[in-house]
Amino acid sequence: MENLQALKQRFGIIGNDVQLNRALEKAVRVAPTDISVLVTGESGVGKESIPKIIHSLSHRKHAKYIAVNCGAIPEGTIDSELFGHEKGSFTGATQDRKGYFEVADGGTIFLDEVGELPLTTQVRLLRVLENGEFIKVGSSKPQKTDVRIVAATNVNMRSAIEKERFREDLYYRLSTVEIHLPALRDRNEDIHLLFRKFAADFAQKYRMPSIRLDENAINILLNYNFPGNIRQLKNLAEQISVIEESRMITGAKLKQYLPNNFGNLPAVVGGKKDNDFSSERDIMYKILFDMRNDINDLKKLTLDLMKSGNVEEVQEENHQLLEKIYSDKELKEHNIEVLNIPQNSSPKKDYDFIETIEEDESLSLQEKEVEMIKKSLEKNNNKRKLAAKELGISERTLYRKIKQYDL
Ligand SMILES: Nc1ncnc2c1ncn2[C@@H]1O[C@H](COP(=O)(O)OP(=O)(O)OP(=O)(O)O)[C@@H](O)[C@H]1O
Repeated sequence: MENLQALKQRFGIIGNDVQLNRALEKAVRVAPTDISVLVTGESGVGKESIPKIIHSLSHRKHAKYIAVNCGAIPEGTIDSELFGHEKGSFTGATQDRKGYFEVADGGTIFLDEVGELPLTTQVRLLRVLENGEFIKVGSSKPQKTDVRIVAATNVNMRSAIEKERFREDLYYRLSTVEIHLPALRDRNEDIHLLFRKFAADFAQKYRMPSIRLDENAINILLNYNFPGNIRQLKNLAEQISVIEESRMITGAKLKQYLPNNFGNLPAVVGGKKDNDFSSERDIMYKILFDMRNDINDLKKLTLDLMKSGNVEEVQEENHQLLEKIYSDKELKEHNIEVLNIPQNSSPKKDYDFIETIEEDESLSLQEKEVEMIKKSLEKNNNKRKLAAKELGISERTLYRKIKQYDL
């Protein structure tokens, strides 16, 4: 078995928690087999690293590894994405297309958020698991494929089965081996370690000294329950690294970044005397921060326009950005109609989600959007449904954005 420490280093996994180690050991043990694995754990606990480990340590490592975010694919196109389609099988199917199960033949498919799969797709998936067969949309000819499936979920599959949203037979097929990743609040001794690692990474990324927590702040951090788990902790480290001028973070300062205290941008949250020099400096930071965000937003729009040359398409795809950057009046003055296209009505964006998954986590160009989403999630106790409603977007779009921005 590969040394655990070396494995963690190779896959950028931080932590010494017993449950984490057990999960990693399990992944290493099942990797050489073709057994289906179900990775469970709350959102943001690091489930994505498990299928990568399994694939890399298996005989399939030289074949394709495809990560599919089942929750982000419009229902109308999911079968075609996974299993392919034949020319003419539906409007817009202008040519034959291979699905991921064909492309990944010999390799591994990671089905993230498998609980989100529509029931009809679950039937097709069951068939692949049972006899390695699938049928392209619009075809009647079964095809063979040899794909190992690793799935992940952060929903309670038992209750999904009870509510008849998930097939029990498929659940048993998928979960031959279950690997559970603990919530961050249950890995108390890893919290500060992770924070220090993220702080060091962001210091390097933003070319500034690393932030440090004083004793009081460490205590607050350890006693916080992190509903968003490691993803939330990472965000916290990034926000503080970028916004705070002082590199020594006190408990009071840290509290301003934790959801219950979430109001405006943390650096200018009320409750402090606004007439001292440091608060003026804070405000200057916020203004600079906002300006940088605006510039990044504009850069994105300009780049999109240069790349596509299709104004209408860019408007459609960036409607939220346009609404954010320009006031209603400005949009009207320039006769710009902001179209809010629902996700599942746009067949031409079939591949967006997969690009999102495989994209490097580069510095987001849409930090303002990220900020709005984060605030809304925090305000709504991480309930995506409520946050989506508040933001005026579909749950699927919100889900896609959470993944895209790694929130
Ligand atoms: N042990 C760890 N060490 C360092 N970074 C980690 C660790 N676990 C998770 N992360 C980071 O936390 C973020 C969230 O991880 P990941 O996307 O794997 O979570 P998830 O469990 O798949 O969440 P979801 O269910 O919402 O998809 C990523 O940026 C990942 O790199």
